[in-house]
Amino acid sequence: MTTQGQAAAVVVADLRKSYGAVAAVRGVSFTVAHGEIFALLGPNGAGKTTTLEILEGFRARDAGRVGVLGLDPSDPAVGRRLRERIGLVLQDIAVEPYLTVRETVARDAGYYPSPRDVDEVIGLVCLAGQERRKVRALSGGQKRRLDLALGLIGDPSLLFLDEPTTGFDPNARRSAWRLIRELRQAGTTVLLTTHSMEEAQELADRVAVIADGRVVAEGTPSSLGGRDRARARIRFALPRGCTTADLPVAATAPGDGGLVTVETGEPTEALHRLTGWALGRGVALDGITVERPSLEDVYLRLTGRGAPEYVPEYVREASGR
Ligand SMILES: Nc1ncnc2c1ncn2[C@@H]1O[C@H](COP(=O)(O)OP(=O)(O)OP(=O)(O)O)[C@@H](O)[C@H]1O
Repeated sequence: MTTQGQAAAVVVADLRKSYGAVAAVRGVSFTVAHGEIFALLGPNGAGKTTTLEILEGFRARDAGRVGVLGLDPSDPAVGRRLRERIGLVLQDIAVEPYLTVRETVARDAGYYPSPRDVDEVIGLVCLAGQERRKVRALSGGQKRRLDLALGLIGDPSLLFLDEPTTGFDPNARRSAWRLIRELRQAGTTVLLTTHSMEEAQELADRVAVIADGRVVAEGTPSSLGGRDRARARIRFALPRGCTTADLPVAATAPGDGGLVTVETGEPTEALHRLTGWALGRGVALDGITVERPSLEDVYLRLTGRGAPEYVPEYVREASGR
């Protein structure tokens, strides 16, 4: 995905914002290309929502440059023009509890010059059949789907989603992901925040990790923080009667769960040697796995909350770490 030939959908350059003594955003820069799904990741309080609110025109920045569909959201002269072209799914959306689902979506449709069809949008967010229910009678996840409907009803070319699937059950979450991908397919640009690494991995073309008001890493989910270049770890149980000295490749002593680890930049070759050795001896490499750091491992390292050593999920579970 490139921005060549056309301005990016979102440009943020050295953005700064403080609340009194709290420096919430301390020089954030990133760009989002047209038609791209871009995810902001980061711990609670990192500055993601503040950044989104500035882009949406709800909050004034202290310094830096911001462009949203080529417009400056802080310019009062562009406010309405911009709002007609963007869709918002915020963390807390004030909806009227005594309106029905259909009334709520139809009312918002009236705010836009060329809205999408109300029933089509209700169907897209899997609320078909719930049109006549009052908002106050919806479950938390259903309300969140209504929020998504309100983000879509104006047929936006840019959609801001602040933790869009929090509270969704697994089926609703997968439908929402499908829908967001379909929107991208139709040319919509999506800028979202999420705490779900699975969501970022599934949806995002690129991610930026924000910590303490700064971007600490940016890239595709599969290459973030050098993930794609990280050494692989092969783990297995040492065959009975064997020591690590017998193995054809260097391995650590058995650790948690009794597994040995081979760390290698050439997993294909190491596996070939290991399995050839095992077959030659007529022994099995029980529980063998090959892993590279997950997006969550990298995220935890980048945000300073992870274990210093990369420990795969199943080993953490087995050892209670
Ligand atoms: N209206 C406000 N007044 C004062 N401080 C605020 C305000 N809004 C946010 N902050 C502070 O700014 C910092 C960044 O908050 P922000 O909501 O942007 O983080 P976030 O990354 O979106 O967090 P979360 O993942 O919890 O939603 C935090 O320290 C927060 O306490």
